[in-house]
Amino acid sequence: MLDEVERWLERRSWSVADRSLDRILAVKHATTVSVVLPALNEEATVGDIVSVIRRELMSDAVPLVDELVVIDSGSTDRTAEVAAAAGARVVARDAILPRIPAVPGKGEVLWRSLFVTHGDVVCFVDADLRDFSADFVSGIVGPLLTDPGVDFVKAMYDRPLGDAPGQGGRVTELVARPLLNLHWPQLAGFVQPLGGEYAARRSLLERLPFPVGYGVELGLLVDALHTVGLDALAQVDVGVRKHRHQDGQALGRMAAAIYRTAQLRLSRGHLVRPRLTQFERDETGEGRRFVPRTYDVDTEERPPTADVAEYAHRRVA
Ligand SMILES: O=c1ccn([C@@H]2O[C@H](COP(=O)(O)OP(=O)(O)O)[C@@H](O)[C@H]2O)c(=O)[nH]1
Ligand SMILES: O=C(O)[C@@H](COP(=O)(O)O)O[C@H]1O[C@H](CO)[C@@H](O)[C@H](O)[C@H]1O
Repeated sequence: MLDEVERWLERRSWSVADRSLDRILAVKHATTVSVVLPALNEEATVGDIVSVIRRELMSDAVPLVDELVVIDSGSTDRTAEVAAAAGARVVARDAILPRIPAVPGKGEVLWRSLFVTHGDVVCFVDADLRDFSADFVSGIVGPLLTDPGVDFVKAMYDRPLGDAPGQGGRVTELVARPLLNLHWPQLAGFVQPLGGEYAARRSLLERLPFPVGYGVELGLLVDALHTVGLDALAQVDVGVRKHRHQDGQALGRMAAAIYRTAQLRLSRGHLVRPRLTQFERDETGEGRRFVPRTYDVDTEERPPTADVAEYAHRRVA
């Protein structure tokens, strides 16, 4: 593991117990928090999750969450009714930004959620979780309220596969973790890089592309690294995560989407942040300090002229 990651684990890897609700609320002030649940046919679990968040984090005593939104991804069961009855605002995916027709996929839903929420902090929680604890939300939102230098926080947890301890997160262990360790070793410290519970500043999320399918977690994590740097990323241990498991064929399709998302970023090279900061000494100030100047690095490229229709008809001077 890189020394940088060793240090990161010392500085940016916490437990939910490290920040009491009182401490988090004491520094929340005017910062607003939105919780988003992407939901496709989750009638069996979405209601309990919404109820727990409403009861424990949206009360007069603990006003941590300002808005709780379930984005219905085209469910054919009673997801929308159950979520609304439990106290969530429910928005149909296809009602958001209809100018751009929606495509199937989790990332599509998360991307659209940004258009119908308003929190300075946005917290994503899967809607298929069982034995859900409010710690999942307070744990990952907490650092974003107490640590101004943190912009993106992932939950980490044990992931049983049914009764088999630690056997969950199959695509994480077989695809995502190897990919990240080989190509983005700075992210090797993330225990659950694909976990569906994560929170981030809206000011970061609105600058990132969202892969429309299951590549969204890997894409956001890699792009967050390149946009704000490792020290602005963090993770919080919130215990054990139990959720509905898809079959191997479905996870194969998920793996393909995740690999594609990685390959797309690798094909761009590692340059995602076209900025250049130079320094010049400020001779005017008494401290004669160095002043940073940051410039955009143009990354646009024109296509080969042979590919431009007009090229074939050019006039030879
Ligand atoms: O097209 C989709 C796919 C998934 N989801 C939701 O995204 C979350 C995570 O999806 P899933 O449980 O299928 O992923 P897994 O946890 O099995 O990897 C769940 O709340 C799904 O209902 C969604 O809203 N739209
Ligand atoms: O981590 C994983 O390997 C997959 C599958 O988990 P399981 O093997 O069913 O426990 O689950 C995650 O991956 C998806 C893709 O990033 C996320 O969207 C899910 O929220 C997350 O549960």
